[in-house]
Amino acid sequence: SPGTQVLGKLFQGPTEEILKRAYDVIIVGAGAGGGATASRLTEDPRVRVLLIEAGGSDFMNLNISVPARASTLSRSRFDWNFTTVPQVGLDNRAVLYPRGFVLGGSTAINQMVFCRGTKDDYDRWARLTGDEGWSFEKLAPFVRSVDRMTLPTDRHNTSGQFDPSIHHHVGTVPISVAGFPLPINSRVINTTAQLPDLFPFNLDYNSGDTIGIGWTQSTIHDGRRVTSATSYLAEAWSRSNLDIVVNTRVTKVLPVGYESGKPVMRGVEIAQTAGGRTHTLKAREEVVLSAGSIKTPHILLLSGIGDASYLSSMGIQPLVDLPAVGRNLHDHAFLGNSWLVNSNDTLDNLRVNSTLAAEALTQWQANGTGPLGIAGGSQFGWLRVPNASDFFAALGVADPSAGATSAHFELITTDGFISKRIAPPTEGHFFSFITAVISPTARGNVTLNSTDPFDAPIINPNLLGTDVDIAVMREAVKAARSFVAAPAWSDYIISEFGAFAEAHTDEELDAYIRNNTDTVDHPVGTVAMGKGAQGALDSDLKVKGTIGLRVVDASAFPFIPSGHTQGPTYILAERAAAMILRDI
Ligand SMILES: Cc1cc2nc3c(=O)[nH]c(=O)nc-3n(C[C@H](O)[C@H](O)[C@H](O)COP(=O)(O)OP(=O)(O)OC[C@H]3O[C@@H](n4cnc5c(N)ncnc54)[C@H](O)[C@@H]3O)c2cc1C
Repeated sequence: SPGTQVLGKLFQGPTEEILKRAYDVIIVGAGAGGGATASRLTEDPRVRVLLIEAGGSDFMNLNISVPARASTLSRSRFDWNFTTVPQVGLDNRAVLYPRGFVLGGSTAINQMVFCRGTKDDYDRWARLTGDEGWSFEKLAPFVRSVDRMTLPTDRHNTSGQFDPSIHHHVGTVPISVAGFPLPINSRVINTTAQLPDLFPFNLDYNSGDTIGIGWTQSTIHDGRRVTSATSYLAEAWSRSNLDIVVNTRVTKVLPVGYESGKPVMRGVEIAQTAGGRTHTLKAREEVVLSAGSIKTPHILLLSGIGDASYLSSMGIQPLVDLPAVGRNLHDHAFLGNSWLVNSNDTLDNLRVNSTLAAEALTQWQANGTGPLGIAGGSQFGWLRVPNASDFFAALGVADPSAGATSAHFELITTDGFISKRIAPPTEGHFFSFITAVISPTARGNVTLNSTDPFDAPIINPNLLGTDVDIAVMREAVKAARSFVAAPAWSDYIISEFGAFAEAHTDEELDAYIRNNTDTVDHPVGTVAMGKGAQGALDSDLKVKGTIGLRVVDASAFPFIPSGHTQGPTYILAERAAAMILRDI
């Protein structure tokens, strides 16, 4: 029957108990933002919280826990299975747009890279919102609450791989550098010594300054993936003031009255199936939307909060005219570039040799060690285009990065073949660089397909949608080529592989880029904080024109951080929880 309680305060559906109980705060979505907020709020035993998750509770599934299996999670039952509209910048190709659909949200299906974000990223948020509290300096206590550096799974000596002085031992999310050595690691580090002007070594990109090449820190602990469910929610699991209900979607937020002419949005409508039975729940204090950058604006639009004339044209009665809802969608663009290498010892072996893969699984199951306990590479880098001001002036724009500590593009090493566009070859050994545009200028949107909440919205991240973004991707590919031209690679790299090998002139490069680029899966900004009409949220994350409704997820970012987005979402949620506890 629906609503069987399986474990602690975890409910498989909306039971009578849930429907009857009074909650101070109802949180929608158990991903990075929702999981962290639920955990911090329930540290105060007086605050009773209900966390509602659309996906299931199988967050300890083997494919989720084994880091090397991350790429199997897109298009699985743990994914919302969204697709974008055809992308003009990608030769009108539509691309898959994975989002986590399980306790932990996208932290349960992501690639586990952990970035805090840069000083300039947060200082730009502070300037834009007029709230110093978002500056890098003021956020420091919240950053401290998030991550905790732990020993790598193989317990190797990590000196020179991160800066211990900027890491703390109190955070909720354990992170580590890779716990399995790759033969390419020394070549990457040697390159930073051989070409220090182009590729300086950065001891720790989580210092607030990402620029340079260094060792990746990941949300992996003892070889297992760490999610918001295994970290934040695990800490809160036994608290009697937290209930979690899964397999349940919030279809709308509802007004429960009006105060000072504003709707008091403390109601939520829930359902388990399209056209199925709906229920209404009411929070005593606040509803917090943490459904992520695609579903949070979707829920708001369905609730009548958005551009009033657009909503009317869709047959939805506008409740609050807030044109910023659903706009400003932006994301990092992803391109896999591979080289054939002079080695038979790469992670490609795990893909093509089932005996080896089975042995690796046995090893991982014994103690989390071995190649399954890491993601595809152990090092990466964050770089600015050379002579940035001239480069962007020639394109007619201001530098789109937040400042000198923020990158324009990223290079991610991979010890094997990588592409989101073409199937991996059945033979050969590879080294790859993922090149990514990190401070994009293109903006897209999330709009409605229909008024059925079980229909996916229309998603347009506008990947490589401007000349600037494609020019930056071109620079990234050129930088990747310069990197492997260092002496460190002379006995290793054999040749570029596939269409990459044919792309030399800028025109050829652009064609190759447009035909092969995809998403890094970092959508943000669709219900952004900001002043005036640009912002859907005040700087305290409250939805403008409403009472009792906040957004705590990556949709609140006014600008994408020049790093991966789970860390900044946790950091935002830490501050949000402090604000909510102050206000209720
Ligand atoms: C494939 C992939 C790879 C990535 N790789 C990295 C990486 O390596 N490093 C990194 O830092 N970031 C990475 N990210 C991004 C990162 O995981 C996200 O930025 C982060 O999880 C965003 O947190 P969020 O709270 O905004 O949304 P999410 O974590 O997506 O959480 C939203 C939650 O809300 C639930 N939900 C949605 N709608 C409803 C509804 N109507 N009712 C109830 N519940 C609902 C969802 O099921 C989900 O659980 C990746 C993401 C993906 C998908």
